[in-house]
Amino acid sequence: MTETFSDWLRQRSEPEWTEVITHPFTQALFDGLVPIDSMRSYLVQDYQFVDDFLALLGSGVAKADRYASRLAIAGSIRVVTSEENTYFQRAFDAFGVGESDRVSPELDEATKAFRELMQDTNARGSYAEVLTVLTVAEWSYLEWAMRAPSALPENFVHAEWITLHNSPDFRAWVRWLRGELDRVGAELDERDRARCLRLFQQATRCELDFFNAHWR
Ligand SMILES: Cc1ncc(CO)c(N)n1
Repeated sequence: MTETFSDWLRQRSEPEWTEVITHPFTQALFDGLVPIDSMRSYLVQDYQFVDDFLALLGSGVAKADRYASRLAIAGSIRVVTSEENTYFQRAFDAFGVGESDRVSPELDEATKAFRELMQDTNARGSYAEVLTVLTVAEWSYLEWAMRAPSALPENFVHAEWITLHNSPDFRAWVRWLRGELDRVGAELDERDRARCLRLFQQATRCELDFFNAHWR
């Protein structure tokens, strides 16, 4: 088989996958034209996404079948809890986001759906299923961010949201995630592969709904 498991999953998640990575929200972000209110609500909701995403990374550390894999995932936890977290704090300071919206904002339907998917996968998913959800989130973000022009928008809130997701380190992390999903996926039987496909499609749909919720 020349087609990898991750390619197989993605190809069966069209047209939504391409709609995510070419979403008009991302084009407006490149142009610095996402209205402040949209960017603010997007980031407030995304910070809640990141909470469960971090928990899912922890689930990956716990469920991985080898030490090298735990180390790789722990490296990503380091980024989410340092550079990415301080980005959110600086953006919230710039937008004047108060404590309650940082800690427990009212959740959009799209945020709730995504959090439920991650919580279920955390509680009941296999290592392959955890990798599937992590891969959709990270790979789709890499793919839209790689489409950015070299001239970044002036506002750091826009510019750094792009560079957080297309840096060489982030590229290497996504390459590792896909390779890991390909490795683990090669051992799965047909039924378990089908479960991963369903999850990949659901997570892709969640990504699309998440952008749509902030783009009217
Ligand atoms: C909704 C969403 N998907 C993916 C990422 C990247 O992890 C993010 N920050 N937010």
